[in-house]
Amino acid sequence: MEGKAKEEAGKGGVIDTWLRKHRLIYIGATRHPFILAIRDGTVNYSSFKKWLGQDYIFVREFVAFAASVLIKAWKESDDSEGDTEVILGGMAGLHDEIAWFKKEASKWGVELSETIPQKANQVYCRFLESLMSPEVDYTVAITVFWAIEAVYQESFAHCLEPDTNTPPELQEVCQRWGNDGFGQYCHSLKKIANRLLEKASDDLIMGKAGDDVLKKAEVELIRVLEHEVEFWNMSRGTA
Ligand SMILES: Cc1ncc(CO)c(N)n1
Repeated sequence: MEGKAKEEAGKGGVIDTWLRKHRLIYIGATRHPFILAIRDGTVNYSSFKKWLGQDYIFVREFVAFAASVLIKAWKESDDSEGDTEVILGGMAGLHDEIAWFKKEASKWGVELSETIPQKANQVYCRFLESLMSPEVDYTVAITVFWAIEAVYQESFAHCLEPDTNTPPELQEVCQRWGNDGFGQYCHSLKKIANRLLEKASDDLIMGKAGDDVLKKAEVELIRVLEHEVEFWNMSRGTA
């Protein structure tokens, strides 16, 4: 595949190199037993309802994180690439998502106002808050942003493949993140992140880099995957 075609497909970039290098934790985050249980129709509904309540809390936090990435994109001199429009599109999606959570929660009898954030959720939200700081480089923030969205896209798209036994009442949940439009949005985020990671890599080689943005982006990407695994574990926990 030629360079340009590879770039368009989101292949051959820094991120795909990292996903190969860290494939075990990536598989752990995107093929979690909770997701596999939805896919084979054996998911325990109390686990699902726990996930629903906890994810609503997470998404409220994620809105603030998305806003912090938007500000970083706006400050970035060459926004000629239209990064802010992609991020703004994602925020519009989060607006719909919150309305969807409220509707879905009432369908399942989950009282969102009484839902308490569990430990793994608190820890993940604190991690997000740490990355909202202006000191955190835009390249690191957008890589984290992509990873968070991509884990859900990969996970729920897996439940929509042919020959799955995803229960009809869970199809809508899987469609929410597993649909092609969301997949395209994740691809746009990945292209932005790869563009900036390539630039950070060039800066490092040219000795122009201050702190090692590339290494920090890789470390934070792995942390996202670890938090996602803990988040899925929490939904299955009896705690
Ligand atoms: C925990 C978690 N990760 C990622 C997403 C995708 O936005 C979400 N809704 N919740």
